[in-house]
Amino acid sequence: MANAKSTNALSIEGINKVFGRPGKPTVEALRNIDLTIKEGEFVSIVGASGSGKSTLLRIIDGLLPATSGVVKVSGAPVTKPGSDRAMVFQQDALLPWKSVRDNVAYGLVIGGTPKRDAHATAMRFIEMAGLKGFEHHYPHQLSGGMRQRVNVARALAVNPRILLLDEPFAALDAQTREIMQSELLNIWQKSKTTVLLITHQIDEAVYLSDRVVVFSARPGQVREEIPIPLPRPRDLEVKRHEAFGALVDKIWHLIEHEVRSAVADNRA
Ligand SMILES: Nc1ncnc2c1ncn2[C@@H]1O[C@H](COP(=O)(O)OP(=O)(O)OP(=O)(O)O)[C@@H](O)[C@H]1O
Repeated sequence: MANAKSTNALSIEGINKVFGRPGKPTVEALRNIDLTIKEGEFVSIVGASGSGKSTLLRIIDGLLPATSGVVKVSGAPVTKPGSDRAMVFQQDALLPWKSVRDNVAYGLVIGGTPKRDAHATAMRFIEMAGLKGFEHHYPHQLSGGMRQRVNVARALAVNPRILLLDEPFAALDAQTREIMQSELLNIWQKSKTTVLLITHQIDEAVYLSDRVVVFSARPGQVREEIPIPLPRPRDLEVKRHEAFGALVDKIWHLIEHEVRSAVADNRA
């Protein structure tokens, strides 16, 4: 029997995805994706627009079936969404009529946790996300960055095995995004959750990750996996180090050609 410690948190085995639409040509979005993520690891995927990154995340979350291949969470095949995975999107998905505390507690309450316990857990994650004092505020009273912090706290409160982040900071201004990156690292270090992040920002991927997976242009394939050996804990200062710049350059050179052709395709 496999030792629980040696089981990967996430294992993506031979995933292919072809979209078929009646009367239209099929779109091959993903080809033969093999990827494993260890318990507690932080991995990012970067790649040109349209290379299938969001499609892969939706397959992992169980929102979309793969054409072939299998996704396993802690060794168990994924067939539908489940509480072992939590997803955070670019746009926050908060309920506007509920307070910060009730938004963070929501997943627990609908999962059957008694309200008192759910609120206590929510408060722990609100504090972890640096939102203490805002628990009784409503989403419209918060900045975009704070709403995304609530979103991350809400995703973590249900204690998922894997946190899936689909460009969570893309809608934020550059300065807020940087602050959010360092806050996400703090939260991750405390929660020890396994994270898979999709981003267009190479510096974001390098700053946050243990490993960056570079996708080819469509159909998305794993072009290369780049380990990020920068020491932890990392503060934003690390972005000014030579080793950081060298990693960003290396990844950019791997995808430059594909990003340029994706831009040209979109213009055509
Ligand atoms: N439901 C669908 N039906 C048909 N084609 C789809 C569908 N969803 C995605 N696609 C196509 O699959 C390809 C991959 O899309 P996807 O959104 O996964 O790429 P992405 O790498 O996340 O792009 P971006 O970085 O721009 O968000 C694209 O060509 C897209 O048009």
